[in-house]
Order: sequence, then C-alpha cells, then structure tokens
Amino acid sequence: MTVTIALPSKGRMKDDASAIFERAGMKIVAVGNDRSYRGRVEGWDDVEIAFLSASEISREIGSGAVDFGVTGEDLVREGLADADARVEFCARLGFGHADVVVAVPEVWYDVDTMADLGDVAADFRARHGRRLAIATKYWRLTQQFFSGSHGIQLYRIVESLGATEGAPASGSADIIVDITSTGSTLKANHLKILSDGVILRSEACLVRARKAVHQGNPVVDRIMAAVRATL
Ligand SMILES: Nc1ncnc2c1ncn2[C@@H]1O[C@H](COP(=O)(O)OP(=O)(O)OP(=O)(O)O)[C@@H](O)[C@H]1O
Ligand SMILES: O=P(O)(O)OC[C@H]1O[C@H](OP(=O)(O)OP(=O)(O)O)[C@H](O)[C@@H]1O
Repeated sequence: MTVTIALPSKGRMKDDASAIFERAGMKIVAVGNDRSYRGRVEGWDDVEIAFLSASEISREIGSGAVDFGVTGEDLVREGLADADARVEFCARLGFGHADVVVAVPEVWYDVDTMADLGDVAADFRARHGRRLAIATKYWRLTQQFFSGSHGIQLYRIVESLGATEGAPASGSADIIVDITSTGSTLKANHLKILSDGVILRSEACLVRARKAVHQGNPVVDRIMAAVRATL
C-alpha cells in the first residue's frame, strides 16, 4: 500500500514540518511544480505527500483519507469527537506551541478560577437577563471543559471566526476561549487567563489515523521511528 502523509501547505507550521522530515532522512520534493499539492519522499517510493492546510489535515486524518499528518493537537481534538480512539498522537514535534485558554476581562477582579466563573455563570441570568456568552471557534473543547470537567452548564457559545479577543470589548460576548502563544493579544485586549483556565497545551504533532491495514506495515513503522529519532 502507498502511505500518505499530509503536511501543511501554508501557514505557521509549513517550514518546521518539512524540516522535521528532512532531519528524519525523508527529503520531500514537490511533484510537478512548486505550487503542486502533491509530493514524494526521495528514496521512499511507497510514500506520498499531500499538502493541505493544518485544519484540513486534522479532518483528513479523522476520516482516514490520509495515513499520517502533521498538525496542531488543538485542531485534532476540536475536530474529532473521539480523537484518541480514531487517531494516535505518535510524537510531539516541539513547534507550533499554543495554549487553548479561558480568558475573562481583567476588570473581573473577583474571578480568578473556573469555580469563580461557575458562580458568575450561575447567577448571570438573574443579573443580566441572559446567559454568560463565550466567544470561541473551539466549540467542542469549550463544551468538554465547561460542562464535562467543571460542571458549568449555564452559558451560551457565540461562534467567532476571527478577532475573538475583541468580543468582550465589542459586547458580542462576555468571555473568550482561544489560543494564545506570547499572550500579547490577550494583554492588548485587557483579558486575563483564569489560574486553572488552560484547556489544552497544544503543539504540532505527528498524528496517525488508526487503521487496521497499518498493523505490521513496515513503512508505517519506519516513518514513526524516523520522526521520533529526530526529537
Ligand atoms: N499564535 C498562534 N496563532 C494561531 N495558531 C497558532 C499560533 N501558534 C501556534 N498555532 C497553531 O497553529 C495551528 C494553526 O495553524 P494555521 O493558522 O497555519 O492553520 P489553519 O487554521 O489551517 O490556517 P487557515 O486558518 O489559514 O486555514 C493550530 O494548531 C494552532 O494551535
Ligand atoms: O498570544 P499571541 O502571541 O498574541 O497569539 C495569539 C493570537 O494569534 C492568533 O491569531 P493570528 O492573528 O496569528 O492569526 P489567526 O487567528 O488568523 O491564525 C490567535 O488567533 C490569537 O489571536
């Protein structure tokens, strides 16, 4: 069988992902011209590269359309309901670090923990006539963390597709769940992370779709070993 590895075609993970494979002795060359979305690995005839965006990669691994992918753990866990059953996180690659966090306005002086936020959510409707609104593009992670881990049920998710940190100031939501790396965007928007509000510490990972045909496949094993040996 041909083993397909999906790598970021653009964006912040592209260069680091290719570099890891090069260090692993798997030099990637584009098939056709530089803008091509297909590649191969020099000397590895049964491996094919598909260049996709980081979010497409998590979808394609989830569906099993590709065998391996390099993408952020946040995108995989957000995109797949039962991520650990469907994919294996084979290696954490040491780049693309970002924390998915719960952040509230700095001026909420009495709110420092998820328990404090639970108290706010509980009487939010009585005080304001509506539920606490959370702006995020991480629906699944937010629901798992609020409802599953912290027993907070009284909130409403407001979908945000960009500039999430601006939502509290603009009035479209009260708090946010988003990724942060340096923290400067949160600071610029006068938001603070709750002390136990880190939902996930994400980084780029080598992820494998769990497929029966991988069992005992020497190419699958060699790919995992080659990437792990670089770390
Ligand atoms: N400062 C950051 N901002 C956004 N994503 C970051 C940051 N640092 C690391 N990442 C990670 O990068 C990944 C997203 O990368 P990128 O934005 O290139 O992908 P994408 O969502 O597929 O792109 P696009 O939004 O252009 O389709 C996520 O896994 C995210 O956690
Ligand atoms: O903690 P910081 O270092 O400030 O980074 C966090 C910000 O970076 C990302 O946005 P970005 O503008 O990079 O692009 P994107 O949301 O379009 O991916 C992300 O959505 C945050 O807003």
